[in-house]
Amino acid sequence: MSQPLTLEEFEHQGSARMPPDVRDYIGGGAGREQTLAASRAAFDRFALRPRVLVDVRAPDLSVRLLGTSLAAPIGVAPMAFHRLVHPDGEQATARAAGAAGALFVTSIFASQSLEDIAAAASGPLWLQLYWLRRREALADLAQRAEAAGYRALMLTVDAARVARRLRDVRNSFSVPPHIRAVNLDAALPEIAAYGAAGISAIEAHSRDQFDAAVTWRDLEWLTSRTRLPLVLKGVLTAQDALLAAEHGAAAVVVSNHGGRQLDAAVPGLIALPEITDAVAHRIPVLFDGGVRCGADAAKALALGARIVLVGRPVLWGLACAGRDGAAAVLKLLRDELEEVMVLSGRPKLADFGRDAVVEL
Ligand SMILES: Cc1cc2nc3c(=O)[nH]c(=O)nc-3n(C[C@H](O)[C@H](O)[C@H](O)COP(=O)(O)O)c2cc1C
Ligand SMILES: CCCCC(=O)C(=O)O
Repeated sequence: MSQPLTLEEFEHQGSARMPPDVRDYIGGGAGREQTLAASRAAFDRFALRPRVLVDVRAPDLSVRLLGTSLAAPIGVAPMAFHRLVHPDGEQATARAAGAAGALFVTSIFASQSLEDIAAAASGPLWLQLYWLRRREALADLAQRAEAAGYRALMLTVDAARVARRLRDVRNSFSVPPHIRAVNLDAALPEIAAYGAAGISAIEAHSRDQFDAAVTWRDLEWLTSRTRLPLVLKGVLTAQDALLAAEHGAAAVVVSNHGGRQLDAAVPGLIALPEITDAVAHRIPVLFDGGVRCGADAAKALALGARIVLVGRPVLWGLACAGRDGAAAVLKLLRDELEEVMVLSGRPKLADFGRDAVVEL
C-alpha cells in the first residue's frame, strides 16, 4: 500500500484494518449524524485570504498554552480505548504526539494507565475527565495525574450521558473484555458488563455512571481538589464560555464531540467566532471537530482558536502503523499548516486573525 498523502487516505487505509463494529464506533456520530456532516461542511463555508510579498522563510508554528510550549498548534483530542485499534494503545499515540510537538490528552477511558502513558510520553499531557456519580474517583484521578506530571485537567461537559449512536445500537457495540478502562477499574463496573443485544453498552454504562445532575456550582468541588488548571470541553455558546471564565476555567474547547453527542448541534466552526469574541481576551479557546487538513486548522485559528485538536485521524494512523502511523498523521497535518502559512504570507500564528478568512 502506498504511503497516505492526505488524512482521508489514512482514513481509507486505517479503517480497513478495523473490525466493522470498531470502525462504526470510531467513525460514527449521534442520531441522524447531521452534526457529524455539518461540522465537516462548515469548513467549506470559509476560504483563506492570502497575502503576498511577505518574507516567509521562517514560518513559526510554536505556541504557548497554559504555561506549556508546543512546537505546533495541534493536539490529540481525548479518545477512549486506543487499544481498540492497536495493541500499543495510548502509549504509542502519546509518543507520536511528542514526536510531532503536539499536546496529548489522555481520556478517562484510556486503555492503559495514566502513569504508563506518562512514562512513554515525550511531550506534554493533559487528562480528560467525565463527571462520574462516584465523584471521589475524580479527585483520585486528579491526584494521580498531578503526581504523574499531567499539566491540566479537561472536563468534558457535553455528555450528561453518551448519546444514542445508531451504528453502535445496531452493532450491539461493547468494548471487548480484554480492553478495559484500567484507570477506573476499582471505581466502576466494566463497560462490558452492560453489553446486551440491541443496545450500546457505552450508552447504558454512561446512564448508570455519569452524573446528570452536575451544574456550574459543582465545579468548585473539583478545582478545590487539584492544583491543575481546569479546561472545559464541549462549549458551543458565548453564554457558556462566559460562565466558564467566571467559574475559573483556564480554557474552553469549542467542540460538539465530533458529532457524537447532541445531534443537530451547531458546527464548532460556526460557534467559534461568538465564543472567541466573548472570552478569548480572558482565556484561551481551543477547537476540535472535523479538522482534516492544514487549511482546516488555519481556518479555525483565524476564527480565534489558539490550537486545534484532532480526534479520529490519529486513530486511523494508529490503526495503520502504530506509533509511526499516528506520528505520520500529526506530521502531515503540521506540514500542511506550515505550507498554508508560507503560501498565504502569514508566517506567524498571530497573522491568523479574522482577516485571514472570508465567508463564502
Ligand atoms: C472513538 C472516539 C472516542 C472518543 N472518546 C472521547 C472521550 O473519552 N472523551 C472526550 O471528551 N471526547 C471523546 N471523543 C471526542 C473527541 O475528543 C473529539 O471531540 C472529536 O473526536 C473531535 O472530532 P474529530 O474526530 O472529527 O477530529 C471521542 C471521539 C472518538 C472518535
Ligand atoms: C466510553 C465513554 C464514551 C467515550 C466517548 O466520549 C465517545 O465515544 O465519544
